Amino acid sequence: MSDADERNSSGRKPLSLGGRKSGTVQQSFSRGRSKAVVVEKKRKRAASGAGKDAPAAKDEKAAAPASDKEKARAALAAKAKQLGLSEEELLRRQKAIQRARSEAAERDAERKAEEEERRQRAEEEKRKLEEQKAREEAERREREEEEARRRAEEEAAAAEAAAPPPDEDAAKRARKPEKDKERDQAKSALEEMGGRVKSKKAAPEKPAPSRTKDQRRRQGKLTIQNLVEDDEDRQRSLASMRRARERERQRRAQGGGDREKVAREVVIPEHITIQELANRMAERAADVVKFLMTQGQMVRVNDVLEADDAELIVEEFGHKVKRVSEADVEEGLISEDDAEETKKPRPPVVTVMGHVDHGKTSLLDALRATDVAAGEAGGITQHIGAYQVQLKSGDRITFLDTPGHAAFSSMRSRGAQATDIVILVVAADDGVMPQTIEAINHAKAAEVPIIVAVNKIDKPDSNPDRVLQELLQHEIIVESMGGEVQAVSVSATEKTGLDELAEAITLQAELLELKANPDRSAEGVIIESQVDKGRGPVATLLVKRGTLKRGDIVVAGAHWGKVRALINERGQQMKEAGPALPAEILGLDGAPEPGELFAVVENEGRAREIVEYRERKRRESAAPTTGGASLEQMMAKLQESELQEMPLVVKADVQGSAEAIQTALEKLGNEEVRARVIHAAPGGVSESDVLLASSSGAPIFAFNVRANKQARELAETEGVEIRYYSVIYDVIDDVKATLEGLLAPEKRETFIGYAEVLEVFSVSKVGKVAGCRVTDGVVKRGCGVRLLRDDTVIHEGELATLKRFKDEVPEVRAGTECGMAFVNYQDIQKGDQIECFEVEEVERKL
Ligand SMILES: Nc1nc2c(ncn2[C@@H]2O[C@H](COP(=O)(O)OP(=O)(O)OP(=O)(O)O)[C@@H](O)[C@H]2O)c(=O)[nH]1
Repeated sequence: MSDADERNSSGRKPLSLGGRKSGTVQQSFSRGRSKAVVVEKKRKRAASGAGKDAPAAKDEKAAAPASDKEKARAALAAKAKQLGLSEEELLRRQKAIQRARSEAAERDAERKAEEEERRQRAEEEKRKLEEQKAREEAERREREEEEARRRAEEEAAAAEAAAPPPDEDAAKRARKPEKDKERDQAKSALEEMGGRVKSKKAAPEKPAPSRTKDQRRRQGKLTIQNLVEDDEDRQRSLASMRRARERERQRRAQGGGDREKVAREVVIPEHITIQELANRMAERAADVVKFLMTQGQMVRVNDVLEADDAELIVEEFGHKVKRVSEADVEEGLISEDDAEETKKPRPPVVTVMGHVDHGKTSLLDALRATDVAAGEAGGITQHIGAYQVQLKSGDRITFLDTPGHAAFSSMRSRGAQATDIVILVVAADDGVMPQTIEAINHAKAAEVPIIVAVNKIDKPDSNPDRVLQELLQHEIIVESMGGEVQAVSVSATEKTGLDELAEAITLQAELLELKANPDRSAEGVIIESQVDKGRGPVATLLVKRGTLKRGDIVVAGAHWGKVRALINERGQQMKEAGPALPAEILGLDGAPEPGELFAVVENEGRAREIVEYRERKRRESAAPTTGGASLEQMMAKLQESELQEMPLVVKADVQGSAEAIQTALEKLGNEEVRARVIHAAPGGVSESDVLLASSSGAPIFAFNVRANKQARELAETEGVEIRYYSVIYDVIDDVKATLEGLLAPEKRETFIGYAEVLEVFSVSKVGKVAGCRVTDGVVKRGCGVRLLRDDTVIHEGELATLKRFKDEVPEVRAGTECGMAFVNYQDIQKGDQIECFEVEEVERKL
């Protein structure tokens, strides 16, 4: 019992529970002890798994179907117990194992199917490959046969042509490393032609098929050999292409009929970049660079060439050269005057000038019927403006609102005379003042007609007549005083006399017959310009002829741009602006100087060309472009143009000295030359004076006054000479000397001797030589001569040779014989008289 208990405690008890299927074995031990051991037969079955047990279970089922289920469960329970698992767990595991097994079986089947498929595919490919190989092999063989046949035919033909016995040739050829087949072909051909061919060496059949077999084997593979062979073919064709290209290039380089066909006329300015030159020749810039390199010049495409170098290159490339001066880019920019029939009447352009506070702005405002002055600080005009006013009559007048006279002259000094009529505003209560005179002089220098507007006549202390009287002193003779200048009394504040003034303007305009061609590209002048923060460069311009349209490409001074917008003085957009119509334009690349001319060009390229040229010019010479106004320049100009008036600007410390100098200077001169004082006034030299002087090409004579800094700087840039004096006589002497310098020097003739022609000889290379005797005075080499025959002058010229015996001598005195020959004159006769004289140039005095 104790053992049984032990067993129970050791967990073996369950084995005894299934007693029905187990047997008990009695075991005998030593010393009489025995033990009964339960032998569990089922255990084995349970361990072998459910599947294996199934037939047994079936048997059992068949035998005892009722107990089958029970048995299975019991077995399961036993098994579960054995594994230490619950029945359900065991069941689940068994199921999982079963599932895993079936999945493994499935995978196995799939793998097998795939393998089978792959094998089939490989076989298929192999078959195809073999087929292809066979095909290629067949083609190759065909080609080879063809080739061999061709060669054989060629060789046969050659053999026939050559006398040596054909068999020898054939043998030689046979030794050449040619393909056996080919050789065979050749031989058979020779045989056919009766040649002897050694049968021993005839066509060993074996190597060929073996090689083809070998090749066939290799052909399918991508071997290096294959690649190299393929590449060789390709390289050969590339090389031949390259050779062909090279040949073509050489043919071109050698130049032939083709080159002539593309020879171009290449326009060469003074400077040109290599790129641009190449473009103009329609050649590659690289070729030009290469050419220059062969000439030892290391250059880049953007380098600039001189015209001479460019010319050489153009010729070298076989083109024709057309040299143009750089200045040619400007050609046609500002064109000549238009044909009279194309012109149509245009409104006058009027500038209002006058002394400070005499009412210029007020008058302009009154004429515009607007109120700009009220908005302006102190009522002083702050800017140059330009606008057009339509009068009640329908006539239009364009007003230039310039801040003083400087702008007027500055425009003129740039060659842009925009103003047709000057309105000289004189305050009736103030009379003619220094700036009034200045204005008169500016207008006169510009040769612009003046209309006097006597302003402020509403003022109680106004005296218009006094104004007119004062004007007389400045050669402004109004109509009421028998002159031609119109004068109108106005009041800008009361708005009286405005119609009369407008009428006077239109009348003057009619007299001037102002016309312009509106149907052409626009040209004109810049009135003012500025760089606006928001809008960029803004320029006010006045169209002088043509019509400016939006989108036009404009060049103005050193700037250019496409007109983005055209705006009138009221800020309204315009589509176009015709003659005498001012407009504000947007789109320029900078702010051009007031007074610069503008013109519309055909394209951006032209615009750039001009602007670049101007910029270059400006850099090259800091010297003024206006021609300058120094005494020297003026003299040169006067001598050139035979202009015999010397313009002057005089500034003096007081009115008295200014007048004195003016009178003294104007008294100088004679019928040939004279000084013309265009402006004489008291006060320092101002910018306005400099501009006036510059526009008239006159030097400034400053008496006891100095130029301010701005005026000095302006004079420097404009090239105006300012001479400073403190003694009136020095001024007069200088001007006198200048005028005397302008006078043509007097030629004085002095007779120095006479000679008589005794004999005339003909000397080779010299011509006729007169053998003479000097009868009177002296004859000098190179002196002037007159040939007198019967007391009549038949020739006047120069002595070419003067000889004593065989020697050239400087002079021959009276009573001596000598040989004389004339310059370019041969008709000398015996008995002629020769009058000798010297010419002396004597400077003339005033
Ligand atoms: N009584 C009267 N005063 C006038 C008349 N015209 C102008 N004024 C006054 O004169 C002063 C100067 O006028 P402006 O029109 O500014 O003179 P301005 O010539 O343009 O002056 P600047 O721009 O400084 O050269 C202003 O106070 C005007 O009111 C006029 O016809 N009668």
